[in-house]
Amino acid sequence: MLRTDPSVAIRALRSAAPYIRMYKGKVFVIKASGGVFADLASTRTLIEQVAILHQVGIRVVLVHGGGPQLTQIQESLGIKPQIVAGRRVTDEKSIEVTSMVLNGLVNTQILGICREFDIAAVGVSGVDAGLVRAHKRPPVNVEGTTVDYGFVGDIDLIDAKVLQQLLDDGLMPVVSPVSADDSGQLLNINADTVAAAIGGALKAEKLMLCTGAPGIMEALDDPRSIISYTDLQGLKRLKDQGSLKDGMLPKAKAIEDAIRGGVRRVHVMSYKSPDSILAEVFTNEGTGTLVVENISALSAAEQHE
Ligand SMILES: Nc1ncnc2c1ncn2[C@@H]1O[C@H](COP(=O)(O)OP(=O)(O)O)[C@@H](O)[C@H]1O
Ligand SMILES: CC(=O)N[C@@H](CCC(=O)OP(=O)(O)O)C(=O)O
Repeated sequence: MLRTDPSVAIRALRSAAPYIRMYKGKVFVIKASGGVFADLASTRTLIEQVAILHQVGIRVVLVHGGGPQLTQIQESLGIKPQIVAGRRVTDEKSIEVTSMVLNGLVNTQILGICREFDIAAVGVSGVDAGLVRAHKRPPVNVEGTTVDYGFVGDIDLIDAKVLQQLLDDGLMPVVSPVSADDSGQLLNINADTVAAAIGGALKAEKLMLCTGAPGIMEALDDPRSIISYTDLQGLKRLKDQGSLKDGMLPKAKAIEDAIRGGVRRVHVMSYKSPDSILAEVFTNEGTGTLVVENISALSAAEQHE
């Protein structure tokens, strides 16, 4: 145990108490991108914060990515990774690699760290108990070119029963985005997309997208252009003016789907800044970008939540 000045600890607890009261029993979907798990220190920083949310009674569902790990293993197997508009073209060999890396390596590594922080966590993927029902994406037009994404899925339905049961039993689901169609064909789905759909199905209080970027930026090359607060209209404006590129495109679509699906607040934040999740939840000091449905419809009190 760390030795701290008791009055500091008591003050911190007192200031966190209203937030604990407000969020206890509520669902938070936290999505951590694969970059988090590239090194042990950032993995531990993230899981330690998740453990605190779980232990104060927030119903946490942790959804993980694993894009960088997939790229690395594809390359080591002589497969050339191909990512178009933020989504990986996934051929027959690559869908096997996807399930090995996401359901196997990344999911299990996270469960190992959860043990260290005493979280009773259970690994599931979109395939388990029909959690994510999807179909193979047909060839689509991306900026004037027809792209066949192969074994990439689009979500039809989330059957969140398995998550509800785990949460009711005090367990924390750790979800890999690998999913399947009704015939059992495995499908690769972007982890932000899966997290957003789960958030909508569970009517989550918050969806927190922990990524490498500090938040959503007006101009990617200008770190000062970070947007601290926006809504669906603002997000559309950013997309229309071409500010959103690569991985931010599926993220923006996921944010919109989550909010339209019933998630109240979506945060885009960096996993690189320590304590960012705790600061976002237990203080008024947010670090990244907060997206709501409609800023002008929020009451003054809600704006300070
Ligand atoms: N307007 C923008 N604001 C922030 N990031 C952006 C923006 N446009 C493009 N990006 C890129 O999107 C990346 C996030 O997507 P990605 O790396 O796929 O996320 P993750 O793997 O964390 O899910 C950022 O690191 C950045 O390079
Ligand atoms: C279809 C598609 O693109 N799937 C993603 C799934 C992993 C993911 O989303 O990982 P990050 O969150 O680390 O980016 C992929 O293959 O990279």
